[in-house]
Amino acid sequence: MLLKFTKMHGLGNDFMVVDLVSQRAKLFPDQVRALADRNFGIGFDQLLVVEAPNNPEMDFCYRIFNADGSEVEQCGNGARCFARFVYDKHLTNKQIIKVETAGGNIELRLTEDGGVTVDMGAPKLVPEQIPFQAPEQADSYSLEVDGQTYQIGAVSMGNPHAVLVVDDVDQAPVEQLGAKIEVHPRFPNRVNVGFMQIISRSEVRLRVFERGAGETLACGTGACAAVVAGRVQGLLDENVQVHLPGGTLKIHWQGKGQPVMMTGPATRVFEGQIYL
Ligand SMILES: N[C@@H](CCC[C@H](N)C(=O)O)C(=O)O
Repeated sequence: MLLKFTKMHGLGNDFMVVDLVSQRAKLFPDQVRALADRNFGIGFDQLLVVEAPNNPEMDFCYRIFNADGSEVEQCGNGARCFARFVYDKHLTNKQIIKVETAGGNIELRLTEDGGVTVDMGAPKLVPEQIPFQAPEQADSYSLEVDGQTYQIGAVSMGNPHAVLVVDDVDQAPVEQLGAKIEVHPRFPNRVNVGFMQIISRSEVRLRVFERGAGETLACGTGACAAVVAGRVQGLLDENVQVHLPGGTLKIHWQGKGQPVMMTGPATRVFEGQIYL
């Protein structure tokens, strides 16, 4: 069958976006891996699928697949592209779009400058809800990797994140240590790993080794999780600019129990179609 798609990105975190409201298809993990291949496929970090909602109070169901074929709960940069996609394709004319995901319901707002603000919901910090194995909840945890101890923050933004504070992100061992923490046995569902350098209470630099995709140019949920981890540890204020290799996100979080707001761009690259 011939599948229509749109290639998009949020600060270089790139996506294949497929409308399965107007088209019919079922994508299996080996097909997702093949499509994600940057040499033999289309190439992307995540596949985003638009479906009709299960809950009639919501506008759409948003499904996310990593480049390794795994289906995951949440994707922040993808959520902004999702909003741009459904609006530009006239699947909705709403400027505030309610979306269900495997990681919880989120709200997407198109802004006048062409960007999108996403209400990502409240972060989860209770270890079982991340999920992360720890005897009790703490602001930071010691994690052993190859005989070395690292301090991490552990946060769920719908999907799991570990956040390390480092002196210099350019020197951080993102690939090597990120790959080891991703599959650490204390994170039973694997984990996304952020390396955060604090510039001031309102500005950080961040690199993220994503579960199922490796290091990406930006990670929206990673930016939210980093700000939450930094605030819980008393290091950051409620408005923070997060500088990622692909650009900057604005994150706002008032504190525990409150939703995290993420603002940034969503960019369409090209339209395509491919035989499956
Ligand atoms: N790039 C994303 C996160 C995508 C999912 C993640 N790799 C996971 O496995 O949870 C973002 O912008 O949040």
